[in-house]
Amino acid sequence: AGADAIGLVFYPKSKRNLSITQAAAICAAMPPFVTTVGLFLDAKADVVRDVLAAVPLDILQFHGSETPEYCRQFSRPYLKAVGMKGLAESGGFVAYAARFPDAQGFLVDSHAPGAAGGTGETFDWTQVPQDYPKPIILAGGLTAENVAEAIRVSRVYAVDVSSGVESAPGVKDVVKVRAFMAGVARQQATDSILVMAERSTADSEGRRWTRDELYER
Ligand SMILES: O=C(O)c1ccccc1N[C@@H]1O[C@H](COP(=O)(O)O)[C@@H](O)[C@H]1O
Repeated sequence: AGADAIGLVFYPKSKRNLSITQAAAICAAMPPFVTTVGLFLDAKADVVRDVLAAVPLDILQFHGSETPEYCRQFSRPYLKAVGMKGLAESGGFVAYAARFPDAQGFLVDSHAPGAAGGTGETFDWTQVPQDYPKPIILAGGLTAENVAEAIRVSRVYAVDVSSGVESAPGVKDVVKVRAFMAGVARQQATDSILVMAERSTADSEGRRWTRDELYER
């Protein structure tokens, strides 16, 4: 459907959990230029190593309470998931992310720090940090219906969806996937126009309009 990446879940408690054999078969069927992401949640390091030995994963996604030392031991690019619920009280996103200087990016999800992610719930997208120097990926309760607004408000590098494009837990629905991708494409086109307009449009007193003001108009 045009996604840049797919996620392969290696978390036994998940309805989407894959065996190594299943994951290897999915990777073997992938077209070129689609990134394969392996999701782990507080897995034993040997479990991650066994998967890496058999499944050609491009990026690891750590969705639990993994430490920076744990994440870097595999010498693979990784994304660290950040639970945004209640994070402000425990130092905020910037302080949390600073602990993972070698992360390739951060995936912001709606769970509380220390709790399991993948809740299928949204969070307040205005809490996503702006102008952070590393890519931020938005996750949590996204659907074809809300993804355009989520991108507009959060201005993230990428979006990640799981339960919102399923017909039942663990069963991806191709119609929902295509509708989701259409929502993403629509907002990307709108954002390109707004960015151009932001640079070139001013009111009668010469004051530049912000992207949000232009969108409202
Ligand atoms: O998919 C799971 O079962 C899962 C389990 C534990 C942690 C994360 C999990 N999924 C990831 O969570 C986010 C958001 O998912 P959703 O769109 O809200 O359902 C995404 O990265 C999933 O891959």
